[in-house]
Amino acid sequence: MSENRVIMDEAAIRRALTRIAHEILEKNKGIEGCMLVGIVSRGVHLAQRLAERLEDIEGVTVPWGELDVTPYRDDRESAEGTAAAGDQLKGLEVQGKKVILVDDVLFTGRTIRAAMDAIMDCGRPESIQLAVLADRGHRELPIRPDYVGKNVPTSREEEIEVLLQERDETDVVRLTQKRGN
Ligand SMILES: O=P(O)(O)OC[C@H]1O[C@H](OP(=O)(O)OP(=O)(O)O)[C@H](O)[C@@H]1O
Ligand SMILES: O=c1cc[nH]c(=O)[nH]1
Repeated sequence: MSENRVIMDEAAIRRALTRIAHEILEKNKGIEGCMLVGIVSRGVHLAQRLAERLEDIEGVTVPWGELDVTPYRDDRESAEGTAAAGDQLKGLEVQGKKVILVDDVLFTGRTIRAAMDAIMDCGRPESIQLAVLADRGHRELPIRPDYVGKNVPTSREEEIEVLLQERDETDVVRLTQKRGN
């Protein structure tokens, strides 16, 4: 019944990112000392979009970078070929900064746990915050997002699929049945 249900269309994604940008500004009383870090893969595009929105609103450039957390995962098979976190951030300084992690989907929380480890490897941020486009529940770790595009109640047999213009030539968040179910 829930096969391929559209959860967010292009307009909903756009509005959610605009709202999250305002929430970031409100929580941090501006953007001073903040940086965005998008998790590979689609979190990177969301971080870039958020940085652009923040810049439109505040008129200042917001530093942002990207992070592939593969070497820090607890379920990794091989991290071969993935650069150390510090190299991936290309000189972006996390020491003393408010680091805002950005990802498309929050599920078990294991990706974000790995991302926090990667950030801590690069320095001691003032804080780490988390922005996600969709939170589908089923956490296995004590991790909660600070900014959420949409909370989506799901069963374990379902999957959230996020498609973004930059990679997929369309903007949509869909709820699908896991293959094999
Ligand atoms: O909370 P978790 O259980 O860790 O799940 C969430 C992660 O899963 C997906 O990434 P995936 O590993 O599928 O890679 P992708 O972003 O390249 O699709 C998604 O983009 C999140 O990063
Ligand atoms: O449903 C899910 C779970 C993890 N990651 C996704 O992108 N979707």
